[in-house]
Amino acid sequence: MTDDTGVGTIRKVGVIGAGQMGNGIAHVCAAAGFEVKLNDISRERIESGLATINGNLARQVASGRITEETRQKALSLITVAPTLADLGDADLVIESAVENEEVKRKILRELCPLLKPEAILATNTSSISITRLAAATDRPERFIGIHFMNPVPVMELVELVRGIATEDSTFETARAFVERLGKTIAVSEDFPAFMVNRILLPMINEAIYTLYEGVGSVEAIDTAMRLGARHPMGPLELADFIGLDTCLSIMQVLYEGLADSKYRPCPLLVKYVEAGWLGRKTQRGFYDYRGEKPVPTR
Ligand SMILES: CC(=O)CC(=O)SCCNC(=O)CCNC(=O)[C@H](O)C(C)(C)COP(=O)(O)OP(=O)(O)OC[C@H]1O[C@@H](n2cnc3c(N)ncnc32)[C@H](O)[C@@H]1OP(=O)(O)O
Ligand SMILES: NC(=O)C1=CN([C@@H]2O[C@H](COP(=O)(O)OP(=O)(O)OC[C@H]3O[C@@H](n4cnc5c(N)ncnc54)[C@H](OP(=O)(O)O)[C@@H]3O)[C@@H](O)[C@H]2O)C=CC1
Repeated sequence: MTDDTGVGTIRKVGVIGAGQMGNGIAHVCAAAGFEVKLNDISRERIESGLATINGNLARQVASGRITEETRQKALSLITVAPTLADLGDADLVIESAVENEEVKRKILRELCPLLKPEAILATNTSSISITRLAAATDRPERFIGIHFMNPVPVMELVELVRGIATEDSTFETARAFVERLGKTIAVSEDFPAFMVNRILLPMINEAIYTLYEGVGSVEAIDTAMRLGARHPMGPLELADFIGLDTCLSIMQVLYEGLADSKYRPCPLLVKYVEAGWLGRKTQRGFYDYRGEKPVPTR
């Protein structure tokens, strides 16, 4: 893809992690005409991500947002990349594996020697320091936070976060790339959880404290915020949607990074994660999704 919009150097995009965010990122990149290579720790995970992309592209066709031709073209642009070495010819790699700093650092360390020297590396982390992750790479000047929102094909916003060493040219290429995806950019400084999650996650954590202290039931809290504050989803429903493991990781980054007790993760959130009740992705969280309709678990 060559043009004068600044994104001309990017044709091939590698995506690491085929979970809910990784498959959404692959979806929007392919729909915008980029070649995409999708990686995860197992072929099954990648296949499952591809099946989700297929379903989400089909619903966009059904609602008239894209044409059948765009759907087919997008699908043909996505290939399976079972190993990190398969991402070696990518111009941009977006890491979107689990929200765990050790896992991300390990991926970045292993990936760097396999990449072209000029390739740009980005992370979709929700909260972890871009500067710290950049330090695990051989290219802090070509490292940047490109933080998509969930569900990626629907949400308009992307936060762009520079690390201390990120070069202007990296930032400008990332900006042009995100604009090519049709998203709106909000630029955030590199502080714990950036802007959206700095504001959103304490609200979700407070909703969990509200449940923990018996102020209201799961249904009452969600109804209160849906109808009382016009949020599209109640905070507990949204927590299940994001993933309770991800919510807990973000709260821990805020708590440790800002050293303020107001960010203390609610013990009930910790308990749900310890139980493996991670929300929609495991079919159980503040709601049980195994039946026809979600049923509150408290
Ligand atoms: C944790 C982080 O690091 C940052 C974050 O992302 S925080 C989370 C941010 N996200 C939110 O806050 C989401 C809040 N929820 C919402 O906005 C809405 O509930 C929602 C967009 C998810 C669903 O909207 P809804 O009106 O209840 O449902 P629905 O009518 O089924 O969907 C609306 C549209 O989105 C599409 N859609 C919904 N989920 C989708 C998905 N996963 N993939 C693709 N398309 C999807 C639907 O097809 C539908 O499209 P059309 O308008 O073209 O028909
Ligand atoms: N959920 C959300 O609403 C949002 C999340 N984010 C961020 O996006 C990232 C991904 O989150 P999300 O998609 O929700 O998480 P998911 O749990 O849905 O997906 C993460 C995927 O990464 C895989 N994975 C784990 N380790 C590796 C590895 N070493 N190499 C390759 N893949 C690996 C996981 O496999 P397995 O399951 O087998 O471990 C899983 O398939 C996180 O950094 C998160 O903070 C950003 C915006 C919103």
